[in-house]
Parts: sequence; structure tokens; C-alpha cells
Amino acid sequence: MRTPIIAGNWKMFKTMAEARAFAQDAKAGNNTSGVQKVICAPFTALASLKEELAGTDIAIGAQNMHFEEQGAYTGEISASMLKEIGVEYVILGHSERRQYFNETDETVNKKVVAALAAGLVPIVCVGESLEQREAGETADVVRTQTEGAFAGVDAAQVADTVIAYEPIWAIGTGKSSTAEDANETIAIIRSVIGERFGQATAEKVRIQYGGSVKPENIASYMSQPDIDGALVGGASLVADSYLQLVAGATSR
Ligand SMILES: O=C(CO)COP(=O)(O)O
Repeated sequence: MRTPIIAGNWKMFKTMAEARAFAQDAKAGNNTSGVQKVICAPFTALASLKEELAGTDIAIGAQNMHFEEQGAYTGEISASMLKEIGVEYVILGHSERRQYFNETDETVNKKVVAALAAGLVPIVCVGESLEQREAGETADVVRTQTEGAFAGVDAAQVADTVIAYEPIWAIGTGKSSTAEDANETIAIIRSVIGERFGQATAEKVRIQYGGSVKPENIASYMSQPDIDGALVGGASLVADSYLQLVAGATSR
């Protein structure tokens, strides 16, 4: 069976000192096993977070990276720079990056390829806007984004990635998708992976739900057969709340 994965996406929150304080609290209360734990922090907090979490089972992730190995790309960070810090995961194609920073399926694909080549696990985000949902386009949108992100990637590599289904209208709004609706779309994403990369890959790839996940609703998502965890923004910022999400993921 697929191991559930609870990833916090801190977005543009927390200084180094705040990240250290979170890590100390998280270490003190971290007593759940059987769930993969990841915190995706701002670049500036990654090294101190890694140091503080050394010896724990809480991995760290970045929220973006550039697809080139190095070069004249002012302000960008490469996969090898992240690896050197001890980063294991990287969120790619988050809707906020697609919306505010012009990320496209093509650039997400280049980043997925570069992350895998460097040995990072991509957490690839897909999801529809409210307009797209209301127009009945959800399945087409997640299909196009999923096929685009993994174009040219080997099935074996796809199997080890993580996909996060995050309907844009549910992010930071308090309007979470119902667990049943989220499961239905995640099953579509899994079937797209199956068509492209084979059934074994589809059964192995982990697909999270994201969008207003809280300690109070995590169990309902985890009770769904295709939902393998959550990518969590706001509720991952406080250690106690993050640990409650992790504990809730064992209800699978
Ligand atoms: O975008 C998200 C995680 O990547 C979801 O954010 P919230 O959990 O704050 O809705």
C-alpha cells in the first residue's frame, strides 16, 4: 500500500528563527509513525530547518526551483543547490506560481525532469479554477496538466513522484472540496497516469489533496481510497496543528 504523505507548504511565511522554533516544537511532539512527513519552507529557512530536524523523520522540501543546473538566471535556485542543503522534495507547478509567476506546463515539465535528474522528489501540483470547474472542465484541466508535467519522463520515475490535486478555489479560502469530489478527481489523475505510464505506476504514485485541509477534516480525506495524504498551507504553520494532520493521516 502507498504510504500517506503529509506535506506542509509554508509559502512566504517564516523567518529562519521562526522555522527553528517550529522545528523544536515539532521534534518534541513528533510521535506518529507510518506517515511520511515533509515541510516545504522558503529557501532562506531550509538550511536552519534541516539542521534543527536532523535525526528526525521529518524531511524538508523547497517550493520551487529553476530547471537549469546553473547559469545567468538572476534570483533563481538550482536543484543541486537544494540537494546540498539536504532537501529531498520540491513543490513544482503550484497554482500560485502558475498564476503569479507565469509557470506553464512546459516549464513545470522542465523542472520535473531536472528535479528527478538531481534526485529530488517532485510534488507536482495540478488543479482547476472555479470558472473551469463550473464549466465542467475539471477532468480536462487535470489531464492536460498531468500529461504536460510528466511528458518524456520514465514510468519508474513517475512512480516515485508525488502529485498534489489542489482545486484553486479551495486554496486559502476555507472552502474545501468534499472528500468524495476530491477523490473523484484524484481517481481521474491516477487513470491518466495509468494510461500513459501503466497500471503499476498508477498504483504506486502518491496523490495528495490540497486546499483548506485542517486537523478537523483530514480524516475524511484519508478515508477515500485514492487520496494518499495532503499538501497543506495555513494549517501547517503551527507545529501542533501539523502534527495533528500527521496523526490524522494514520486513519487510512
Ligand atoms: O496551497 C495550498 C497548499 O499548497 C493549500 O493552502 P491552504 O491549506 O492554506 O488552503
